[in-house]
Amino acid sequence: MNIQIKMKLHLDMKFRSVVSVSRSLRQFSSSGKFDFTDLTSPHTWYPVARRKKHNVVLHVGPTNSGKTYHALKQLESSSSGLYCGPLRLLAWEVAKKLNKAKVPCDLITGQEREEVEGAKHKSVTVEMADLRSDYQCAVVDEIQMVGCKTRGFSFTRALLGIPADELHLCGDPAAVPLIQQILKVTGDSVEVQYYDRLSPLVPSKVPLGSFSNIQRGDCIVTFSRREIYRLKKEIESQGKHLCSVVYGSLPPETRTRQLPALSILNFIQKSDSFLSHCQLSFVSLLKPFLSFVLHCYVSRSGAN
Ligand SMILES: Nc1ncnc2c1ncn2[C@@H]1O[C@H](COP(=O)(O)OP(=O)(O)OP(=O)(O)O)[C@@H](O)[C@H]1O
Repeated sequence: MNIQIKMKLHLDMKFRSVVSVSRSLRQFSSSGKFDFTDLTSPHTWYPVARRKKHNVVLHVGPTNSGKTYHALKQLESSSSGLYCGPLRLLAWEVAKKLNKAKVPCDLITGQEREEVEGAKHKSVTVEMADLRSDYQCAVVDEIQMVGCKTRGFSFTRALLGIPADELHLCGDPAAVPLIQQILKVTGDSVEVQYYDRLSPLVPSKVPLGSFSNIQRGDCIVTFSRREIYRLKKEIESQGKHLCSVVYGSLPPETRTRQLPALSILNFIQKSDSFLSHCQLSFVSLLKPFLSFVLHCYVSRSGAN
């Protein structure tokens, strides 16, 4: 085939797909025509999702109040489902949890694609959400990130575009009015469930003073990788504790090998006695921003 014919065929196919998209979207346009330059009605960009009304449940409350736990229970009991999280680590954790519960689940992130035979569930980073498949249940975690300047569009896309019968959104209560406003035009039913913290945050009455006062199980947060390793060295040089470290760019597998650190993150969520020791217990508030934050766990028994 000569190059001109090839080019014509290519353009023809492109044009046809534009026309077919335009036709399928036109029915949702207020003016009856579809105008590609009109960006005022983003819900119309997702005709597959608009074909059905969704039951949207907003799980909102402070961190560690069990919002995601309840949403994931629904996901686990559904015949097909999608979890969308802001972090690779979260997607990885959910895929692992579902597979462990004998619910086959694929893991799809920007870096990896792990397909499990027979899987009808997917755990993805939000940018990787597949909007063409139907799901019985979908969970979008940290939905307040619709307001994020750099990644907000992916959360809006998930919010408006996932064709799920049940859509569970987990996040901060401050996002409720915005989500309700965005969903007003879709005709979806929106239910808001409020949660309370499972364990109180108790600020320490006295400052730490010095790193020599660190106790087993304490968690230190700092804001650069260099500082993480400087602190680790400083603490370990005192000979009382070994540290394990966790930070955003460590692969999930490596973080798991730093298991004491990960278990301390869970421990923070569950134990009051730990919180009374924890000088910087607000670490759990920073969970969505792991890529910027260090969690350093200090333990006498420590990691290897
Ligand atoms: N009813 C429950 N039974 C057992 N474990 C629970 C229950 N609710 C929550 N948890 C556990 O408590 C921890 C915190 O729960 P979860 O992650 O759902 O909180 P969250 O409110 O979504 O927090 P974040 O805002 O940080 O995402 C998790 O380890 C979860 O498994």
